[in-house]
Amino acid sequence: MQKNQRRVVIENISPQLNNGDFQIKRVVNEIVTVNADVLTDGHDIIASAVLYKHEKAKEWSEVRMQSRENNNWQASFTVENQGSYTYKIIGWVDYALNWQQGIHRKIDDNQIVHSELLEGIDFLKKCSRKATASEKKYLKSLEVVFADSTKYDNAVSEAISDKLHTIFLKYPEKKLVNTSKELPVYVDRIKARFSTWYEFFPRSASQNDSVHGTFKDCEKLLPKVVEMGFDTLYFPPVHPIGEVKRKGKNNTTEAKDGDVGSCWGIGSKLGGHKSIHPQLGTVKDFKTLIKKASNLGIEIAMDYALQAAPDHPWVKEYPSWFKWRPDGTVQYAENPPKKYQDILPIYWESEDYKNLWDECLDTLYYWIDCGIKVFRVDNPHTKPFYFWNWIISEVKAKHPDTLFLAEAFTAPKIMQQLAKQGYTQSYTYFTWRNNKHELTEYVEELTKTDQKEYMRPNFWPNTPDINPFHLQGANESKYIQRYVLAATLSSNIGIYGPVFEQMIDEPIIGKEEYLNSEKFQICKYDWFKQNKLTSIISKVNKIRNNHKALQQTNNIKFCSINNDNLIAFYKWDDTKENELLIIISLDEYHTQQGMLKVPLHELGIGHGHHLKVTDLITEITYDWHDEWNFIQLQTSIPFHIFKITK
Ligand SMILES: O=P(O)(O)O[C@H]1O[C@H](CO)[C@@H](O[C@H]2O[C@H](CO)[C@@H](O)[C@H](O)[C@H]2O)[C@H](O)[C@H]1O
Repeated sequence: MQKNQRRVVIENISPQLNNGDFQIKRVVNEIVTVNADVLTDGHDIIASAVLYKHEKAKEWSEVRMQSRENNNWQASFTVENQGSYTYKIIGWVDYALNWQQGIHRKIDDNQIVHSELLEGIDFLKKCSRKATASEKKYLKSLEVVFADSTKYDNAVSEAISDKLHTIFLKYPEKKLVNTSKELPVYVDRIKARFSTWYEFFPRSASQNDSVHGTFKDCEKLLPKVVEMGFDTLYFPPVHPIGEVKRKGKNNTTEAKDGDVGSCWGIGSKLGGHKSIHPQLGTVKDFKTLIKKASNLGIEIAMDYALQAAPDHPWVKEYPSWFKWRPDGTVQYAENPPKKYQDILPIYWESEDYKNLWDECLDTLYYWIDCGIKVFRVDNPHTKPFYFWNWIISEVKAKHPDTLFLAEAFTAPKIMQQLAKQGYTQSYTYFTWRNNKHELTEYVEELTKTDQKEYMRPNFWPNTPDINPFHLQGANESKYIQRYVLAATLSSNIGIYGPVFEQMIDEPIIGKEEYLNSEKFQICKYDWFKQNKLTSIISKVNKIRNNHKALQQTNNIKFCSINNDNLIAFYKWDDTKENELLIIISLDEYHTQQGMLKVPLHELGIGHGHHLKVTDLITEITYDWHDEWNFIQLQTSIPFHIFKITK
């Protein structure tokens, strides 16, 4: 250790990830609240500040930290622009404040402080150099007073005045400053935090029987998606589908004539990742669809699946991107226990990895140039973390609006690692969390641990891969519950739309998979059929769009309710102008009742305060005078989203 005169220690800084190796995440205009232990030897007064800077700013901005209990300090700053920020903490001994405190104590003890006043002149002079004209005038006058023993009484009262204290605080002399490590923050656009996804397969978009859907058919479905309040329309891959080893209906390994194959089996003689499946239309049609969707406030999210059908052009052009076995074949891809016999995995250890990575990046740029800003990334956990870190940062540097959703249903730490490496949003285990204990524990984990700094959950009640057991054979009430749970617990949500809203749930017996899955065939839907579920989904989405409390995930507090079939939580927005109480029944067969404890402390009110709560679906208002209030939910509308009026 070198000889070093620093006095102030700065440690236990939060938020930070892996000692600053990864960026914490925010969206535009969110706050970063920084905490740290800042301390020194002896009894000197110390001060500290957070310095922060956007990547394009030349100067650091500074916000002073406030001392809290036990040597802990805190300050907050707002991140106003998209992109990368850096922050660090500085700490120093504040000798001017020390002087003022010292003289104050002596004066209180009736000691004579002539000498101390003379010492103070030095601090006045230092402050003068930075002060405004009027402050300078004041400080100069104090110099005279402090030096003149005939003005002793006046000098004493000025020395301990609040006015001087404020000036000392404003112009600290930062001597022997200690500086912490720099820590990174990434700031996304708002959509990273609040998005409502609808998934369908464009090839099923035709309203005619057994006809392959096209992008033009998709255009006709846009009004439905808008009217239901969705803002992101996610399409499974839209590229040519391999003919070699193509899968047949119900995941059979041999396609029959006319079988359309799995759209994740990307690539054929008709093109690869930068081509469009000709039966869907052309790139021009796709661009038109993207534009029309955008005009209606919908962003099209594309699937990014790095794998290749055996007849993908990459296989011939870049054989070294695949791992060839001695028998001249490549082992098909897997996500154990699932087998993907129709696709070849990329060989990430290829010696030609630089070209491979560049092509992957170029593919993203290609679609971004076509107007795509959101990617759902297939199985990212089967590709190297460092690849993701590289490609996401490359894209974001040029196109900061781009968002990436990680489709990794795997071990928690792997999912967390992908989020740390740069994924904007992550699919979650919500799909399987069903009872009150599981839901509460999971949401607490996501929102109250350091995961809240980097992992933005996206809650999906179903996906084409997951037909959860609890939805198989379930009634309408259960579907409503699952949608409302997702839509109120998480600000990012999605559904595999037509299947969910029409409650199509026939499983492969004993498995959480759909029978006759659309992954392997075209399905026919009555796209414009309305039912109670579509009506509730639309209403709930409207509530989400109109209530800021539902546009972020981490602002949640579970409330006591004395019935395990009822889950209740309080949500608020940053200004606390929008406060909601949500109660959802977890029983789809019986009416449930319970007593709900109002979170008085969080609401900032005392016992006996009169509250009005208005159900945003039924528009019925209830007057609550007590801390505990009676709740009853029927299966017909198994939830309340109450807006609170205090
Ligand atoms: O592996 P996951 O369960 O996360 O699922 C995702 O990736 C799969 C591979 O891309 C994909 O699986 C589908 O496509 C495969 C390739 O064509 C095919 O072999 C599988 O049978 C089919 O389910 C899955 O849909 C995707 O969400």
